[in-house]
Amino acid sequence: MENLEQYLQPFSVYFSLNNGLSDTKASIKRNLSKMKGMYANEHAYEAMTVNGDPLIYEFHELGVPEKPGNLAFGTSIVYPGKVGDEYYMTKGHFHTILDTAEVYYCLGGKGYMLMESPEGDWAAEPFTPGKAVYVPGRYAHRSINTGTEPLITFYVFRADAGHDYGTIESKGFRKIVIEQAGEAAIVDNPKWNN
Ligand SMILES: O=P(O)(O)OC[C@H]1O[C@H](O)[C@H](O)[C@@H](O)[C@@H]1O
Ligand SMILES: [Fe+2]
Repeated sequence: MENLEQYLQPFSVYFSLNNGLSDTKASIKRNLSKMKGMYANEHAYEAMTVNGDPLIYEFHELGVPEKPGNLAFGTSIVYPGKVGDEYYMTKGHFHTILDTAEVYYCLGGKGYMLMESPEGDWAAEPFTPGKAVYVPGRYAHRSINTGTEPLITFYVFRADAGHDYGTIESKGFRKIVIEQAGEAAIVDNPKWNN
């Protein structure tokens, strides 16, 4: 699917229901080293990097041209694990065109879609297989795997929405999701500052 012209024609893509992966195009991979400063427990982060660079998540982006009438879609796979007590998660982002929404449909695993608006409204919608989560425009969003299997979601958003990572990289989300007494708990992010 290298020829962009092809995206102007009807087409179909295979995504595995077992592992979320597609053989159409290589996935984009984010290992732990790509997430410096994003986990609350920096000692745990540094200790983990000494032993290697685990794959935290990967996702398929097809390269549909970034035009307002187009839709970008693909799968995202967040692997199970924790940095300290904090579950593996995506970096998370606002859309550059802030008021553009996104839909995620959970194909496997369990976790949360953590969302927050610039005004400080936030929500954590649970992901379980079969659940579709609507991320409204204006909300930053991050997928978090609280289970023991890969968290697999299928996403669709306006192709020209863009990714704005800056705010999340510098401030984080107001909330983090950690394991507490064997359960997932949504707590205040100790590193968050306004
Ligand atoms: O961009 P991140 O926060 O690292 O998340 C990784 C990816 O997750 C989902 O699949 C989104 O729909 C993608 O647009 C996003 O790039
Ligand atoms: Fe997004």
